[in-house]
Amino acid sequence: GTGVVTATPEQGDVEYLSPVTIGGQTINMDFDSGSSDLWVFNTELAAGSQAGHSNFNPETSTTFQLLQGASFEISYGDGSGAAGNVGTDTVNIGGATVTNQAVELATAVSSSFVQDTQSNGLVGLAFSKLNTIKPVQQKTFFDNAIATLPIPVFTADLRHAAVGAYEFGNIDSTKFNGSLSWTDVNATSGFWQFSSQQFAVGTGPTMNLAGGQAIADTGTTLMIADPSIVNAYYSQVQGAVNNETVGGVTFPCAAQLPDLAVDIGGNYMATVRGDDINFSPVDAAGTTCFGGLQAGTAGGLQIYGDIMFKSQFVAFNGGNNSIGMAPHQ
Ligand SMILES: O=C(CN1CCCCC1)Nc1ccc2c(c1)OCO2
Repeated sequence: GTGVVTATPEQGDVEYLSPVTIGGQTINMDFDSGSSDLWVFNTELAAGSQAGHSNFNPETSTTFQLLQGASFEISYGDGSGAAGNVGTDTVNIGGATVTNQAVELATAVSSSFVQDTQSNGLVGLAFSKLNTIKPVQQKTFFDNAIATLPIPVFTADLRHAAVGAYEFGNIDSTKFNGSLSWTDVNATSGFWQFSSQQFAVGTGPTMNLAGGQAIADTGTTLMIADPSIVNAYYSQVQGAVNNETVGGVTFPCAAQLPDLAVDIGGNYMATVRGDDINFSPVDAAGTTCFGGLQAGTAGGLQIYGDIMFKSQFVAFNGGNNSIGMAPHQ
């Protein structure tokens, strides 16, 4: 069957939380198309780390089974991480159900996870080759579910300051304008990766980024792009500065922000709304704002995170490794 769950943004669209039922216990988790581990806050964690969170209790689940000798350890691009033991249980996401899903029980989590009490773990939706479980790597929820889904797809419908949805096994065409533009994905690195070699700032000319590559990453808040794109973009924003103390580009909150169009696999130019690139104030007075578009390393892999998803409905096809995109309805 299919599955559909709400995707509720935290304050400031920092991340999106969706309800996941594990062994009959419903827990709000962060769906991350940039990683491939399903790990959860749980009663094995130190009490100080559990505080404020929903903690899965393997002892009260009648279907949980420990995976003897298995462990996981994951670290993310922002320096956060988690590690612990592994079991299997029945995982139900909005009706889409997997009976023997690897459920990773964190026994250690980094401070940013402890502090974010709205998020109680991650559901990794990248390719299973990135799963960190040892000695035997395990599959993602989507990989396990795909054979039972009417179509081998999940979709992300993330909104600015509004409730959206993740859907498994169905493409809801009422959620986007026109038709989806499909692009082949290169899964070699385990990401939903595609070429992105052109961009345009506002009504300006299309510019080239030879060899540009990007990933579609629902777990990353911002849009991390090549410095050439970031410089071209903020050269059009009065008062934009690279603010070392804050750790990225800031500009006056009153600035008029142009749209940014980025190439998706040579088939489609995805327009990211300028308003969504005004991410958040950095000062109490709300005078200076932090950009939703920030620079990665030159020539590095670009990370199209939630800033892009707020403008684009995205379908992830695991049957033929492709991504479909269209503006939200
Ligand atoms: O770490 C992440 C996403 N991560 C997903 C799991 C929760 C914590 C955040 N994204 C990321 C990826 C690359 C980066 C980066 C951040 O900062 C600099 O480079």
